[in-house]
Amino acid sequence: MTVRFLKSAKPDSAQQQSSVRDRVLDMLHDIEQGGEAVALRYASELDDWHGDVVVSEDEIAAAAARLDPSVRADIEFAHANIQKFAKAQRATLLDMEIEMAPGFVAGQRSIPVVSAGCYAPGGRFSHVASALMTITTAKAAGVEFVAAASPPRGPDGIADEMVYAMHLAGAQKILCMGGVQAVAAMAFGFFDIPRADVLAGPGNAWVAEAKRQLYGRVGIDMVAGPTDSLIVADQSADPAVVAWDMVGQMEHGADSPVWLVTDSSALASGVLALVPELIATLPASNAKSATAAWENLAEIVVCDDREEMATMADRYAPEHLHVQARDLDWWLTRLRAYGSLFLGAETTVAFGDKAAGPNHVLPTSGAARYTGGLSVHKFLKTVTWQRATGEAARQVAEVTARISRLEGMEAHARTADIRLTSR
Ligand SMILES: NC(=O)c1ccc[n+]([C@@H]2O[C@H](COP(=O)([O-])OP(=O)(O)OC[C@H]3O[C@@H](n4cnc5c(N)ncnc54)[C@H](O)[C@@H]3O)[C@@H](O)[C@H]2O)c1
Ligand SMILES: [Zn+2]
Repeated sequence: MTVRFLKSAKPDSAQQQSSVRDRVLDMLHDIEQGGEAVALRYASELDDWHGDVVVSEDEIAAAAARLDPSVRADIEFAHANIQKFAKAQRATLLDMEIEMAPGFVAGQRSIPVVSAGCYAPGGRFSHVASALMTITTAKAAGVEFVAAASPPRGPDGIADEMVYAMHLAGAQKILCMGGVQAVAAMAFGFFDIPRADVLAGPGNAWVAEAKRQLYGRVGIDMVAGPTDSLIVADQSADPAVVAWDMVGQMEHGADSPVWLVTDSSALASGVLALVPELIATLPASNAKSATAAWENLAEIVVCDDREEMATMADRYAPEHLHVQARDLDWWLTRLRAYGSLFLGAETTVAFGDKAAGPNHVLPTSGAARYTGGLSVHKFLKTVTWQRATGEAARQVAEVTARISRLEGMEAHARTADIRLTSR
């Protein structure tokens, strides 16, 4: 390949996180030993929160009443789309059973976990869409009990729109608590919520690390790093649209890489010139993160042809992959590594982030090589069963006894033997 980097990420710009690992280890240990009181202590120290942790029914109703009806309608629109997609996904999972031999039936079922804990980040932004993505999907999977948590946004606690979204999506308990303490509270079953079987939802480095460390004791959706995006664009793409789409996703944070892969030098240089101009029009704090992401992490790669572009895209395995090029069907068939794919210039990653329907909790940092994003599957267990009778059972018993003895497992062999002799 003869790819050319018109712009490259600065080396070693990835952050070192070993201090986060140690800090989270200590915090989880403290919280597990000390229980709710220690979780509350961290909430007060880290988030200056001294009020009630469980959001009451009255507060939920009051939050909804305070919201502008148009805000409620938008949240309902997004929720309906996410639910529609998740329910369709659930419907593709059919239980199966197969006759292995006459009299021997085996099968497979999908069983939802009993309880889930859904985290919605709320530090820098109030991620209403994240609450909808996780809770709605857990509910569509059939999870009986869903708890939700998000940090206080100030002295009034969780933002009204977040409380509304969590309640609408089906959370049975809402915790005004953030970070490691919230993840731990759901995993350990504090504040009268059942222990979570699965923890889901994005969050900052402490949240992600807490989930990673709890994995095994509980299931998790995935270990999520900072969000990333890649745009594949050919000469048919509009440089201004591509530049805005890059800026849009760099707004997430200084650690959010955005990449452009193109076979058009004109498009590449157009975008290179435009991005700083567009960033300059943003509110100051959004501009600050986007500038840092642009200067340290963004890359622009120029390739010879579309096959080379597709190979590069697969290599990055981005969380979000947006194609603004001709022949979208070719791209849909060809591309192999992404969390979610956005086809054509009329769609954009932000649609998926907020309101379109497919889930926005997606694999980051190249994890799209081996996994997709959050789906009903993460809240379901694929389990199997078998029922042997008659001649089929005898046949399996004979082979089982022989393989067991081959392995030196005499007691296993006897369990097969008694089924041969008792009839
Ligand atoms: N991949 C996705 O789908 C997706 C979507 C939305 C957001 N996100 C990510 O979510 C994250 C949001 O982060 P955020 O910080 O704004 O909100 P957050 O809710 O994830 O974290 C806030 C919490 O961090 C804890 N915290 C802060 N400083 C700490 C410290 N020094 N030690 C221990 N705990 C500490 C506090 O308890 C606080 O409640 C971003 O990284 C963003 O990229 C990802
Ligand atoms: Zn985004």
